Amino acid sequence: MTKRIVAFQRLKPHHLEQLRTHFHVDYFDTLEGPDDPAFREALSEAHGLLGASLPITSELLDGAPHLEAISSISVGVDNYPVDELTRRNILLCHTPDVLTETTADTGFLLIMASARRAVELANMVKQGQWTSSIGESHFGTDVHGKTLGMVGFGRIGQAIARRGALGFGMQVLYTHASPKPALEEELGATHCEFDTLLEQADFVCVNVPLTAETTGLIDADVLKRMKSSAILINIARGKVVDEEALIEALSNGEIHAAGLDVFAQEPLPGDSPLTRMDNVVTLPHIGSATHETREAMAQRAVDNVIAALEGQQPPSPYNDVTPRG
Ligand SMILES: NC(=O)C1=CN([C@@H]2O[C@H](COP(=O)(O)OP(=O)(O)OC[C@H]3O[C@@H](n4cnc5c(N)ncnc54)[C@H](O)[C@@H]3O)[C@@H](O)[C@H]2O)C=CC1
Ligand SMILES: O=C(O)C(=O)CO
Repeated sequence: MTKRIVAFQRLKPHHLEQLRTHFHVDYFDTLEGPDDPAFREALSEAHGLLGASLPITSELLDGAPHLEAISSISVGVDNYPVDELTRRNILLCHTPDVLTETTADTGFLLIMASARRAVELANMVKQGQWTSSIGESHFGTDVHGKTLGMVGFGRIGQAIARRGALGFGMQVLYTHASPKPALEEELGATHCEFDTLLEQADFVCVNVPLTAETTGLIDADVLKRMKSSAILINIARGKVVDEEALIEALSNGEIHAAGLDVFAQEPLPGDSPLTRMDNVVTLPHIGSATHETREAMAQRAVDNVIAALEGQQPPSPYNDVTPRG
């Protein structure tokens, strides 16, 4: 029997061609949402589902009784009910590693852009407002030699820290995980309590997955404990930060600035105060969005679903479910 997969978004013709040598493929290039009737119809017969960031509900899974594997074109799996997938014996795969360096580049871009006010000042030039010499009111703050506090010191956090420590002579602090002696040796990084990190960091850089534990982790109290000169960077997920509290802290000078790639609601609504604040750099969730990395992510997702549905161990499984084959 030829297995069937439903694929949506982010795939190129060569990926579809590869998938079609293994499976019957229903591809939805511009899927608006999970309620599309043709998508639901295809899902009712599918063994595999491949795509990026679709909210997966119990109701959707009930309509997919043959589903064996979901292959997400993302490393973050916060939009999947992981425990429920495991209970239903559905293997979830994701795309770690291949996007680490690109996402770390974006994290560092936010550090640089927010410290040096790059977007605000570039806009000033473009709008013809560079009319007098650049004075103190336009100055930014140094990045090199400063203290970088990592909230989340996994793959991406470490890659950002490596850029900071080795490229910019920054002192790296990290919390939560058990101490990592090899990285302390390589980067001169220091393991510390969360409070110490908040008190000392010039840049607080958020790189944790969104979970029940990390939702709202950066709240009003945490923002108050940061230096008033500190800059918050969020390259993880919007809901890790209490956005209302952040807007408040940025407005009343509790913290200096923020560089954000991710938001509680995406796309960020045009009427969000964050769109109007000069001390905030807003990017449209482009952490991994380069040609090379999106290609590598799609390829990893294709390799994952092929292995999973053919009874082999996929390159990047997320939950502990044996491929059925
Ligand atoms: N902006 C973007 O485009 C992208 C965002 N991401 C986000 O970045 C997240 C991290 O990705 P990776 O570094 O590959 O994951 P990872 O699993 O390697 O690292 C996450 C780290 O956070 C730590 N952690 C978990 N809870 C914590 C807490 N309460 N306090 C401090 N540390 C905690 C974990 O122990 C782990 O070391 C993804 O889950 C995803 O949400 C990932 C890729 C692109
Ligand atoms: O992979 C992820 O988790 C992203 O946010 C986008 O690449």
